[in-house]
Amino acid sequence: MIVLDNINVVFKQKGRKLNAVENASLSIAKGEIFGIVGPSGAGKSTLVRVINLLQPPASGNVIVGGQNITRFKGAELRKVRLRIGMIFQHFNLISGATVYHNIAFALKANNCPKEKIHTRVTELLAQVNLSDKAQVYPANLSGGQKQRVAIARALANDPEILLCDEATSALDLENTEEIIRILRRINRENPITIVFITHEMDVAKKLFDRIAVMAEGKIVETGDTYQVFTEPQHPMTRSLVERVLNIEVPENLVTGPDEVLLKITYTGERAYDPVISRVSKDFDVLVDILHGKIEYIHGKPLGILLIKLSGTPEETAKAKAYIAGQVFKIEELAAHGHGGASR
Ligand SMILES: Nc1ncnc2c1ncn2[C@@H]1O[C@H](COP(=O)(O)OP(=O)(O)OP(=O)(O)O)[C@@H](O)[C@H]1O
Repeated sequence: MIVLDNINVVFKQKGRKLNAVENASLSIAKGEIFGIVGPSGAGKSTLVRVINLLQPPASGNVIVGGQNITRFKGAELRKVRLRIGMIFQHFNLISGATVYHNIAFALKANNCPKEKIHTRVTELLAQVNLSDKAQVYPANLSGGQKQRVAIARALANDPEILLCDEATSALDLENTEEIIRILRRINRENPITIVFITHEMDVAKKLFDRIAVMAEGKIVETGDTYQVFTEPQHPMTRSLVERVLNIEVPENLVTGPDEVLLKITYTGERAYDPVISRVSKDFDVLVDILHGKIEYIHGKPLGILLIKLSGTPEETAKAKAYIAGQVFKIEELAAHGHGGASR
């Protein structure tokens, strides 16, 4: 559906050249919810704006629906842009127009016949759960409601692609969840391709089918969401993921000389049960479960458990080796901190 082939974007800042996007290549399938994550300044917005040529690339090719649009201009470009809706962090609604007219405006701009406008606006308002707000002005809406109007407006002309630039970053948790639900439903009901950029990994783990990670203008990693979260390859990906999969070591916890603190990651919901009981039974160690949680990554459970093993160094080493063979990942942590060796 979307192919970005070796894209470069160069900006001039105070007489110096800045490579905002460097040799970026991506292939996004029809109907996919594709996420681009990375820290501020990584080049995410610039790359996503290349897709609808709001930002023309210095070199490389942009292919949308099999068509190379890189050099499109004027009427040709306007036609392509109608197939690509976009929403932004700060909504960009017309403040002097009601919710109804904000959406109707997009239809009029595309010469939608007058008699069809009312039906279509009503349909779109229902899709974003705002049927009761048609006559309200943007100033009287919450952030989440404003973003839902922006979604309805972006979908008005039935685009094949929806670009979302930090669409939930100005919203609280509840409104973010609602936007995620709406986008997932829209994507399920008609297979629109969604490209969503965010620095919020909590959004990424719930919404995206696949992820690309950007750092300093480059795409450093791509993969299925679950795979990127569970087996991050690049240091930038690891640091982004670590924030979501972090587990707090209790502040007042002190480990003695014959005690080790282990963070265990396992796939599935209850997989640790038999492992922990076997460790207590088969090895001469005491096991304390200090903390546990389950994260859902793209709907699949990933368990994280903090345990303390007490025993002689020999028995502890044997128990650790056994656990390592049974679970997805095991890391030794320091009390009052994180990190340590992983294997
Ligand atoms: N129009 C512009 N002119 C000059 N430099 C720009 C322009 N737009 C972006 N940049 C620079 O390009 C780099 C990438 O910016 P971009 O906005 O794409 O990053 P980002 O990953 O989306 O970050 P953020 O999440 O903070 O928006 C930054 O260093 C930014 O300062």
